[in-house]
Amino acid sequence: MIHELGQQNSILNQFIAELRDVNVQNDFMRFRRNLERCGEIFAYELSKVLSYQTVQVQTPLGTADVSVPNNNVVLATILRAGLPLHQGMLNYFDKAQNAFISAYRKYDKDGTFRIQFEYISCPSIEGKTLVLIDPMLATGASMLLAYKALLEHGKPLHTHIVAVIGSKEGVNYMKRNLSPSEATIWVGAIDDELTVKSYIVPGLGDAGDLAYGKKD
Ligand SMILES: O=P(O)(O)OC[C@H]1O[C@H](OP(=O)(O)OP(=O)(O)O)[C@H](O)[C@@H]1O
Ligand SMILES: O=c1cc[nH]c(=O)[nH]1
Ligand SMILES: [Mg+2]
Repeated sequence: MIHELGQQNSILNQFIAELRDVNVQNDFMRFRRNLERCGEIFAYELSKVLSYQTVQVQTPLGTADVSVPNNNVVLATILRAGLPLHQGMLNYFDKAQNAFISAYRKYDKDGTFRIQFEYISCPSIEGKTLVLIDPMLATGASMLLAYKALLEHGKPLHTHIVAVIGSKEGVNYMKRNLSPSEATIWVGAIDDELTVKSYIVPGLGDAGDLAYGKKD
C-alpha cells in the first residue's frame, strides 16, 4: 500500500515546494523547519490508519467519550537528514519511543558508494507500530538496511515507511522487498529519475547537507 500525499492539494505541497526551491532551500533553518512541518503532516495523516479506543475524559462539566489512538508507536530515523522530519512526527506522536540508525553513503574514489552502517539505538519493537523516517528514498538501500537492522529488535505489528521525496526506483525497490501486509509507504512526491550518482531528479539535492551543512 502506498500513499502519495502530494497527489492531493494540501499545504504539504507548499512545504515540499520550498524544500525543492534553490532560492529558498539555502536558508538552513527554514529547510529544517519545512522538513519538521512535513513530519507533522505525515503524523496527522498516518494517525488516521492507527487503531483507536474510546476513553472517558473528565471535563470540568461532565464526561466526554473520545476515540484516541492506542498503538505503541516507535519512531525510527536514519541520521542525519531524518532528524528534522523525525522531530515533526514526534511533535504529534509525543508518547512514541524512538530509534536512531547511523547509515550514510560512503563514496569510493571512483564515485561508487556503499551504505556504511555504524550505530543503532533502539527499544524493543516487538508487536509495535514502527515508523521508519527518512526524507529521501533514492535507491532505497539506506531504508532497507535500516529496516533490517531494526528487525534485530523484534517483529513489528506493522511498519510505516515515511519519505518526503521518493524516486520511482526507490519506491519499487521497497515494494519488491516488503509485502503490503508488512509495510505501508507514505511519500510526499515520487520523482521519475536518479542521476548516475543516485540523486533524485528533480528531487531537492542533498537533504543532509541542506539541513546541517556539507560534510568534510
Ligand atoms: O535511498 P538511498 O540511495 O539509500 O539514499 C537515501 C539516503 O541518502 C541520504 O542520506 P546520506 O547518505 O546523504 O546521509 P546524510 O543524511 O548524513 O547526508 C538520505 O537522507 C537517505 O538516508
Ligand atoms: O537525492 C538524494 C539522494 C540521496 N540523498 C539525498 O539527500 N538526496
Ligand atoms: Mg546526505
